[in-house]
Amino acid sequence: MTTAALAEQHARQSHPAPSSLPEPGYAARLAHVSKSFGPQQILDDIGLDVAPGEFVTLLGASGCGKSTLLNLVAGLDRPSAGEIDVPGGRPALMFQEHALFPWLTAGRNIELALKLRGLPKSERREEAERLLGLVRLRGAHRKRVHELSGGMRQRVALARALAQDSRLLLMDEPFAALDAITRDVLHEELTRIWAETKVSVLFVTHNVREAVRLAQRVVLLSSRPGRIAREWEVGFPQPRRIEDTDVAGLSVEITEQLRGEIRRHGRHD
Ligand SMILES: Nc1ncnc2c1ncn2[C@@H]1O[C@H](COP(=O)(O)OP(=O)(O)OP(=O)(O)O)[C@@H](O)[C@H]1O
Repeated sequence: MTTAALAEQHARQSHPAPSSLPEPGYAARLAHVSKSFGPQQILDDIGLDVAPGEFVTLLGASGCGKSTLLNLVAGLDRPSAGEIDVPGGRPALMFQEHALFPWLTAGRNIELALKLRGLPKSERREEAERLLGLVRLRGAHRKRVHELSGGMRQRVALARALAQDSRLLLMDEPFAALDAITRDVLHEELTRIWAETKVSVLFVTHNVREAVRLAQRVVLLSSRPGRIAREWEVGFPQPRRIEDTDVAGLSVEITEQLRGEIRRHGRHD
């Protein structure tokens, strides 16, 4: 299935049943989650809460199971053991590939997500314009995907994810394919949008500086199997810059730990 089709299927399934139960104190909870593919154990005994409105980055070496973990939280796959609870219903998803439908305009891509959410037709255009404004693309409603730069496509993809109105946003290396300057700008935008919308974010990356630049909490996964190796609370005020001294200092510390994990994993092979 293409990423676009996967995103659509996911959006179709993403509407929580209304509930009168009291809100739990987390946007996502993973308890003793393990995942194997055949004989290969990828994730082992993961315990993680994402608090409502929290921004968590999940960091780890290539192949350690970050995307696997995100897919489990998204409900695209099931854990081999353990429990995952996402009380606000299916989360919104954003990938490295924009997953926009190329035959639709930017605005129509967003309106489709609004339609799948159940928003009446009469309200979709205005809401799509509002979301385009939120990602600073006001006026791009009629643009086709091929007319947009990589950074603009990711802005539209972000607007489309926000159109689902989910309480949890899952992001899998959404800026990895962008040049450093565009990425920097999108970091700023994402930080602003997160503060404005109060959405909870679980953001996967293998870029340590990006993890520290964005997050309130950085969670480091070990490799083979992926376990939570360590966590850091990042207390520096936002907006941060990737070149800030405190961001750089903590990044050095985390990189050291990540290198240790990679060395340890190498010895086990
Ligand atoms: N559906 C699948 N079937 C079999 N193996 C899989 C499947 N999905 C992932 N894997 C394996 O699980 C391991 C973890 O993959 P995953 O994509 O989660 O890692 P990652 O940390 O996101 O890597 P990267 O940073 O390179 O994207 C890899 O060895 C991968 O080959």
